[in-house]
This record gives sequence, structure tokens and C-alpha cells, in this order.
Amino acid sequence: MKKIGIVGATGYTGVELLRILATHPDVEITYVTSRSNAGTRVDSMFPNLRGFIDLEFSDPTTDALAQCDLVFFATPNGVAMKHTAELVKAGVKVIDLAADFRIKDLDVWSKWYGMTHACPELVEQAVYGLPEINRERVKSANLVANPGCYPTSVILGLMPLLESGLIDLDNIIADTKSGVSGAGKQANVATLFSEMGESFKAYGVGGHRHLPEIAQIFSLIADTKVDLTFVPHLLPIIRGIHATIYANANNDIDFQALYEDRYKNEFFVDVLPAGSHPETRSVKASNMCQIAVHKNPESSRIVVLSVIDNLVKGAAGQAVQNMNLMLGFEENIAINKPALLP
Ligand SMILES: NC(=O)C1=CN([C@@H]2O[C@H](COP(=O)(O)OP(=O)(O)OC[C@H]3O[C@@H](n4cnc5c(N)ncnc54)[C@H](OP(=O)(O)O)[C@@H]3O)[C@@H](O)[C@H]2O)C=CC1
Ligand SMILES: CC(=O)N[C@@H](CCC(=O)OP(=O)(O)O)C(=O)O
Repeated sequence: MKKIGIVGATGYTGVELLRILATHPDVEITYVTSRSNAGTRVDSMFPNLRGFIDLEFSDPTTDALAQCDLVFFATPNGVAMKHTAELVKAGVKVIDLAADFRIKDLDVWSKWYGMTHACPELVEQAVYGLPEINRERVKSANLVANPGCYPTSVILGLMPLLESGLIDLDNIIADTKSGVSGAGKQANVATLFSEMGESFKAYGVGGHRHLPEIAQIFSLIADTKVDLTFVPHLLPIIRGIHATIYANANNDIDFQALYEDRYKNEFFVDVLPAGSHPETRSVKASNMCQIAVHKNPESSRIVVLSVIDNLVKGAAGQAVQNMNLMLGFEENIAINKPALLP
């Protein structure tokens, strides 16, 4: 059994890691942290985990984390970068669910995250943990930067078109909507039920930190700069991201076949039949990304619809997918589950 530590195990993504890993047959969660709940039993705070996790939350210390085989950081941006160098040196594998290691250009990172990087030497060697593009690199990685939730939905949604070179690169639009759990568990007036329920709004139109993350991957795939308009919206639901992506085709082929072929060997990307309209509820609590591609033969416009659960394929589920690859397990262990309805 591999020993697993989770830093930030009381947050939304941390507790989702606990839920998923509780039934993983090849790992044992040995150390879970929360500074504000140190000494509290996991199952007294999260009764859904009674009988599954027999641990107390601890204050995070690097010494205790160094006893693990793999550590997840489910913490705010800027936390993992302070511990990772020591852990990697001690032979511990690290997966950061935040953005400390996602962006290779440190000036760009500092501009969007408002910090100076504490561990710049490890940024280059960190592998961007989207297995659908980096599977082999993830397998041998010591440090994985788990992708952002919006980037996961948008990159998987557009990747077949970018790889094929069949779209114009100067007018792509990603119109994305997220459930409120994407904002995390900390108190915030804007995410109160009475503030965001029965309402719908865009935010970050002038700039959102996921834009440089998506742009970095798009440029790598297309091998040139890609001009993307990215507009996130806050949906009055708890879980789920729906991305509607618009691009102009410069050629007419069978786009449905292109998508089906690109993802035919991908366990966690499901290309729906032509004409489908994926729903966030069809991927709730599952690690699946469901995609539908729409192309009217009268128009050059392609519309791709992509849905994920922000806490699963957008965070904890994808992190476990990466963990499975890094530790040499079957990629879909513990995350091979259908969605929860209704
Ligand atoms: N929510 C989502 O849908 C997604 C989130 N992410 C990213 O994952 C990370 C976690 O997100 P989420 O679970 O929503 O966050 P939450 O705010 O819900 O939880 C944060 C957790 O981190 C702990 N924490 C906070 N500050 C520190 C610190 N300085 N040192 C150690 N532990 C700390 C908190 O516990 P305590 O303060 O008690 O120590 C808590 O357990 C973030 O970087 C987020 O951007 C990525 C994709 C999707
Ligand atoms: C609805 C909502 O507020 N979503 C968050 C993004 C989710 C997230 O946690 O960002 P990372 O994936 O980069 O860690 C936001 O827009 O800031």
C-alpha cells in the first residue's frame, strides 16, 4: 500500500480526494492536514467518511509529509511551492491541485498570481497533468501540476481541432460556466446562496488567471500563438462546468469522426452522438468529460460543448488519475464510476 498525504483536506477538493481515495485498493491515506481543524477527527467533521477514514487532521509539517509516498496539495495558490522542493528531494511524489507549477513563464505566473515564485527551479520539470496530452510524462513525473477546472474543460473540448490544424487560430471563443464550488469553501459574500442563487453573471471578462494557462497549452499544441477569448460565468449550481467553444473551420471534414477517433482510447473523455447536448448533471461526481461537436454545413462555425464536474475531472478525480499513473496503477482505479443522478 502506498502512503498518501493530503494538505488542505478540509476544502472542497481535499474532501473530494478523501471520498475518492477512501475506496482505492492500493493506497492508504496516512496524513491529512487542516490548520484550523488540527486534532479533529475526519469522520466527525465529514460523517460521510465514517467507517472509511480513521484519522485526525494535523497541522502540516514537511517532516510528516516526507513520510508519505505521494502528497496532494489541495491548498490555495502559493502554498505547495513552499514545501515541494524538500519533499521531492526526500523522494516524495507531489501533485499540486493549485496553480503553482502550471505556468512555465515565471513573469506571466507572477503577473496573474501576484506573488514571486518560491521554487522557480522546479517549474520547468513539473508535468502539466492532463493525461490526455501528457500521459507518458505523467507516468515518470515526481511533480505534477494538476490543471485548472476551466482549462480542463476547454482544452479537452478544443484539442482535436487544434491538433488537426483545421481551425483559424485568431478567433476562438470559450464561453464557460461554473458551479459555485469552484470558488472553494472559504466564506465569501459573492458566493452566498442568497447572493448567487436565482441569478447568473459573467466575471473576469477583462482577464482571468485561467486564460494564460489555456493559452500556454493551446500554443504548445498548435505550435504558434492562439488568440482566445475566454469568458467565465458563475452558475447557481454547486458542481459542474459547461464550456461552449466556438471556432471557425478552414476545411470541411467529418468533425464528429475526428473527435471520436481522437478520443477512442480515452477512458475519461466521452464523445456523445452527433447533435447531443451534454448536461453537467450527467458528469456530476464522475471523472468523465462529455463532449458534443456541432457543425452546420451552411456555416464555417464549429460549436463544441464540453462538460465536467469541476471537483472531479476538474480537480480531485484528475489528480487521482495522475496519481494512478505516477504510482504505476491502472489509470481508472477508484474513479471508474458513473455520475450521480438527479
Ligand atoms: N474548487 C474547485 O473546483 C477547484 C479548485 N482548484 C484549486 O485547488 C485548490 C484547493 O481548492 P478548494 O478545495 O476549492 O479550496 P478550499 O478553500 O475549499 O480549501 C482550502 C484548504 O487548504 C487549507 N489551507 C488554506 N491555506 C493553507 C495554508 N497556507 N497552508 C496549508 N493549508 C492551507 C484549508 O484548511 P486550513 O485553512 O484549516 O489549513 C483547506 O483545507 C485551490 O488552489 C484551487 O484553486 C482547482 C480546480 C478546481
Ligand atoms: C466559480 C469560481 O470562482 N471558479 C474559480 C476557478 C476555479 C479554481 O479553483 O481555480 P484553479 O483551478 O486555478 O485552482 C475562479 O474563477 O476563480
